[in-house]
Amino acid sequence: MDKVNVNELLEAQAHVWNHIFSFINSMSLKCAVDLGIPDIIHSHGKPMTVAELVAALPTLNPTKARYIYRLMRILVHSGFFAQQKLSHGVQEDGYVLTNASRLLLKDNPLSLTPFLKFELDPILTKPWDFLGLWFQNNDCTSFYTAHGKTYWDYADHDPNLGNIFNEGMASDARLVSSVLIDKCKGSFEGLDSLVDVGGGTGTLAKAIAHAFPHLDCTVFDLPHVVAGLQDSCNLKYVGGDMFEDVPVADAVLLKWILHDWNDNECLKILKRCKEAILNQDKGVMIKKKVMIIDMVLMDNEKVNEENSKTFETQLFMDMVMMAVLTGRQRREDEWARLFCAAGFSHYKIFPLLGLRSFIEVYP
Ligand SMILES: C[S@@+](CC[C@H](N)C(=O)[O-])C[C@H]1O[C@@H](n2cnc3c(N)ncnc32)[C@H](O)[C@@H]1O
Ligand SMILES: COc1ccc(-c2oc3cc(O)cc(O)c3c(=O)c2O)cc1
Repeated sequence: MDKVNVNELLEAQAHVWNHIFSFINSMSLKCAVDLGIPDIIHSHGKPMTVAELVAALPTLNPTKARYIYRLMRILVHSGFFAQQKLSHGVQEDGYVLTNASRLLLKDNPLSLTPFLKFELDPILTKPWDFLGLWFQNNDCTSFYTAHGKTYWDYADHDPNLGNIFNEGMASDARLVSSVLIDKCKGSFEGLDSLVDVGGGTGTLAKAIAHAFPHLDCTVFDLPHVVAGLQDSCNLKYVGGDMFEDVPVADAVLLKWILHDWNDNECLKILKRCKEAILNQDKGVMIKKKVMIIDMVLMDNEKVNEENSKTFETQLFMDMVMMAVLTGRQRREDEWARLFCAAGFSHYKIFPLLGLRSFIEVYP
């Protein structure tokens, strides 16, 4: 074998090895979060030596103290911690947080820890073991093959899973709400009522209701999700099934809903939403609409070195939607086909924030 071929072979081997082992990145991160490492380093307030970290880990078995630096080494490599000199003239390094691990702190309102705990819980990792089998059977999702019930039925009967999921969603809603209210203020003008379909525990609707006190906001979700949640001035909770009926309003909001469902299911939801806005008898003064916050999948040919990481995240999420739910991520042409099939006349897409787009769809 000539030299070029050997190099190519080694590169290909490294590529395969790294993919075989890439779950170790996720699981090492989960381990650090389970041990509370990001919060401990944060509370320390200055670079923390490995000895200080070991001493501060409340549940660490002493026989495992000598392994902590190895866990930290891979997490430094993957960008979750960095090492800094303790002080001028001192040789030893201490661990500090990075922007990524700051997003895992318990008290960060935008914390991704609930989402991490949810996705890496054995209930959510088991379906990946069954993906090959799912391709060979007739089940709706690999989650079903693994657990014998759909994700929504499972969450209905496992309040703990439902709670971590809702916490993860609420954290994303906190991030989105300020940007949405600031950048898309005009979209809410002229509306008297709005229903957030699949609005979870109401984080986004609460922020909208607060920013637009004249707007009557309804959070509509499955009965067990909204059970016991308290209405306030211009915000109320309604339990129900969006495939059956959606409360009437001038506008319907769908945030991270349609990517959970296949095209037929989305058509049913969109038709119920169209009925809800058309049944609101308001004359022609206001622009009735469905407002969607979801992902618009990049076209393959637009992927370049700069955006390839974002494209990879989109593909990961598309795979989650396939394995856990019946949904998918959609390119613009796929969204357009769906809106047209549901009887809408036109739409506008506004890039909102990172992976999220804001889409207005008009009857
Ligand atoms: C991915 S979450 C999105 C939550 C929220 N919109 C957000 O972005 O934070 C999907 C939501 O749809 C709700 N849902 C699922 N099936 C539903 C149904 N048939 N009718 C109403 N809501 C439903 C779930 O309970 C969940 O709160
Ligand atoms: C920020 O982008 C996202 C928002 C929501 C979701 C998401 O993820 C999951 C993951 C699951 O394992 C099960 C689920 O039901 C969902 C969702 O419903 C959902 O919207 C992903 C990325």
